[in-house]
Amino acid sequence: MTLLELRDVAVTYRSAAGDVPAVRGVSLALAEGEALGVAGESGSGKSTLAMSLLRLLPRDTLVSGEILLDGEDVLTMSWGRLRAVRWASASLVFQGAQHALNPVRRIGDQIAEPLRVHGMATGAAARRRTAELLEQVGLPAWRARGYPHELSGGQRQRVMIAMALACSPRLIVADEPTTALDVMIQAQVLSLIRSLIAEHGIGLIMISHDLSVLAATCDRLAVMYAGRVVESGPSREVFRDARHPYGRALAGAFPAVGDPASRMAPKGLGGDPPDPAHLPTGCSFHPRCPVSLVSCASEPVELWPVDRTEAPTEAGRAEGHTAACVHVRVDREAR
Ligand SMILES: Nc1ncnc2c1ncn2[C@@H]1O[C@H](COP(=O)(O)OP(=O)(O)OP(=O)(O)O)[C@@H](O)[C@H]1O
Repeated sequence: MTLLELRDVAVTYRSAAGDVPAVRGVSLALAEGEALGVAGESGSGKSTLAMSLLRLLPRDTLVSGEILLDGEDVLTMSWGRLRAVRWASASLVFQGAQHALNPVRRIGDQIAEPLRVHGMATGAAARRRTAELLEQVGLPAWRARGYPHELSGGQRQRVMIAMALACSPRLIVADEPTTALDVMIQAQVLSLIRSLIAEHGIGLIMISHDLSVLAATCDRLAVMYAGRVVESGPSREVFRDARHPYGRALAGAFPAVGDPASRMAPKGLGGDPPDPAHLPTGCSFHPRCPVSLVSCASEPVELWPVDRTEAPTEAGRAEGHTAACVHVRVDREAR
């Protein structure tokens, strides 16, 4: 069953220097218990998209489209309803989140806070649930009595995951949850996230600039460039057989763990991502694209199914592999 559906979502920041269209026309779907990875360079709009899911953007930001969580539009719900949805239906784990812990409050009290706020448990019941959550994230229950400074970075990030799980949400949005951790701890935390979502049937949206981390953790991937999804599909296909030149470059920038063959893939790109306030015409990627055609500077961009037999309708929400590249379209037409 579909847990989350984004329909044509666009986000524009208002700033003194002018409007910044950070997310443009994003349509995605996530099933219950599914993990979707969102990849892209810095500035591609990943965090903006993550924040829009829980309406955590600055108040004057323009957001359009629909963000349906269990069929209910997050963008139009009342603030009261939104407060109930945050933590209880959907929760967020963000980069460096461990620094968000209060240094002078006991760990157990902080994990129990969302339970208390949402009226789910207090007193002994909250203490029991806190102990259970700590054990689920691989920490002993006695840690509840300790303080954040007694924990390592990886352990603090585990506490944040315990908090995110506290109210048994149906969706977790994790924005670079392991970027601040060293490689070994990163692998442990990723496998913890993966096993917890599988065990509890939670939907996961995980944001990272590292496609290989996402490919190892998520069922499906969406690659963002200049605010748009330019490629999406099953993780293995997107990582090993990307059809958008940007997706290929991103896959090549990170060798797959334990796969020496992937080192043969194209290396990272030259140039910088465009300034969202001054986007190139046509395909935003064309000035950096090694295989661009003259028409790429003017043709409208559309996500095309890579499988030539699949109809192009609702391509952005299709289960299959799609890419917004003229070469995919030309390839389809040549059959
Ligand atoms: N509050 C804001 N006001 C104006 N522009 C903003 C604001 N926040 C982000 N932006 C701009 O929106 C664009 C997308 O930013 P966003 O943080 O979503 O990208 P990202 O892909 O998550 O990057 P990173 O990986 O560096 O976090 C960038 O050009 C950024 O400068």
